[in-house]
Amino acid sequence: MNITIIGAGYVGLVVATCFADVGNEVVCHDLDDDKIARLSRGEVPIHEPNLAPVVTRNRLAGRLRFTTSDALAIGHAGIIFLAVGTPPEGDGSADIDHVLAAARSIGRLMERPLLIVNKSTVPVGTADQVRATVAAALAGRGVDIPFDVVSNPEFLKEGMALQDFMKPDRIIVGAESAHALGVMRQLYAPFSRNHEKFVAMGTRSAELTKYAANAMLATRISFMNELAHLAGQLGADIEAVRLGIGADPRIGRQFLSAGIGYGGSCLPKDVRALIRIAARHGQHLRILRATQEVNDAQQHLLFERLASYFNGASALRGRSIALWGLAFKPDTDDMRDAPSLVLIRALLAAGATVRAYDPVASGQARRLLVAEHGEARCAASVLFASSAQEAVEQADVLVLVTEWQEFRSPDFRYLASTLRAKAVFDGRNIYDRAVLDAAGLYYEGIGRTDDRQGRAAHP
Ligand SMILES: NC(=O)C1=CN([C@@H]2O[C@H](COP(=O)(O)OP(=O)(O)OC[C@H]3O[C@@H](n4cnc5c(N)ncnc54)[C@H](O)[C@@H]3O)[C@@H](O)[C@H]2O)C=CC1
Ligand SMILES: O=C(O)[C@H]1O[C@H](OP(=O)(O)OP(=O)(O)OC[C@H]2O[C@@H](n3ccc(=O)[nH]c3=O)[C@H](O)[C@@H]2O)[C@H](O)[C@@H](O)[C@@H]1O
Repeated sequence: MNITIIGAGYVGLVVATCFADVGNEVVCHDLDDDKIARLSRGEVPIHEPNLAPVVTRNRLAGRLRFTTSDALAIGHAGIIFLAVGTPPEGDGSADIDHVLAAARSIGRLMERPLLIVNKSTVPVGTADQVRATVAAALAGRGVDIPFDVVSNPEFLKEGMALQDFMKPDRIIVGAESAHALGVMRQLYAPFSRNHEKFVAMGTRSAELTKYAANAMLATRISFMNELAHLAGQLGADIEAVRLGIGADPRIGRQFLSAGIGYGGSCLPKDVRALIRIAARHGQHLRILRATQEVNDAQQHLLFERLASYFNGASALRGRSIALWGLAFKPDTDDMRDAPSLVLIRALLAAGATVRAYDPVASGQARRLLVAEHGEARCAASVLFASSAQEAVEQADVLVLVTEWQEFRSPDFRYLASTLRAKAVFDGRNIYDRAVLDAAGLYYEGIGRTDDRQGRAAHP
């Protein structure tokens, strides 16, 4: 089939690549000249494991093309996916301007019947708005070309995007016509044997399903983070509790890890957007508000722990804090809503300096911090180290922020000999207190046994 994807970001590029890889003729369109130029000459502008070779394979086979031309993109296909950003507005509502702008372009330029598939995460009712926008543009031209609008939210995770798309748990398709459903079934057949993953529903249900899924994931994390505080105080270990409850298939093992709060471009934004959607309909989503409140507090936890360790935030002035990991999770360079930024901002405000290392996200982090604090302040306060080892040299303590694989088994004796205060704060519970004790390191995790009882202030 001929497919166009509008938006070549974390979702659009993966969707375009995977559809091309099963034999479709795909054009991927973006407004960003630089992004399209890089993609066209064979560079992949994001860090996503295993993506680059599949992009290359399909680009060289001629099945995957990149363009900034609306006319080429819209003229190419009978099926057009919208995979543009839906960032939060000031009050947390999802901004659908990019979605509607793309819909207007389609209405202005389409010359034949089309299936318009919305993959962006959008408020309930957006499919209707897309339909009205395209219809208005067609009416403005005085033409009447049939088209359908389908809602097909995406559930891939960054860092696992290719695998998630190629082997999905479910394919949610909201459609109001049997014809549209039939085309979508055919399109997704390579990813779903006997269509067993295919779940058909109305467009509004599909739109709400996307928010419900992310809201549920966020709620599980906040539940565990809140319980972690209690576990730490009671002398229990949240890691044991996680294993204990995760063994119950009704609960399941995934998304139960306590940590420094959920971040990224979607969970925080989608929780806020769903709260706003409900508020506009007079509903106060109590559970989701609590989820968000717990998460906001959790993102400040490591700073509070550091302040308490050094006997007060004011004692952080002049301290050097090493951070391992900046991205909101491993295997991505995405820094959107990364909890590391909350910690760095607080440390800089307290007068500490930061020595940070991330295997791939340092460039993105530097851009964001320079934009916030200015080049000079950033250069004076944040060192972007080129290795994990360089980050800990001359640092007082180490904070593990993102659980990249390369941080899992460091030389603890080296850390003990290098860190001036000989302390490790583990924001992801990947280390074993006994091992660090034996190496002569002070350890704090999140909700681990003795996090409270054993807590010491820096001598
Ligand atoms: N990042 C993720 O893991 C997931 C994101 N989503 C949702 O998918 C949507 C896209 O997210 P990302 O790919 O992360 O965003 P992104 O910001 O990485 O990419 C969006 C792209 O759309 C382009 N764009 C904006 N307006 C355009 C227009 N009118 N025409 C052509 N291109 C245009 C931008 O230049 C950008 O390259 C969002 O609604 C998001 O909530 C859903 C599932 C997973
Ligand atoms: O809508 C989206 O964009 C996507 O949002 C999330 O995917 P993603 O943001 O890539 O990352 P996750 O793996 O969900 O992690 C989100 C955050 O939660 C944190 N997390 C995750 C799991 C856990 O047990 N504990 C925990 O703190 C991670 O560290 C990270 O900061 C969802 O998992 C995807 O299904 C969804 O498609």
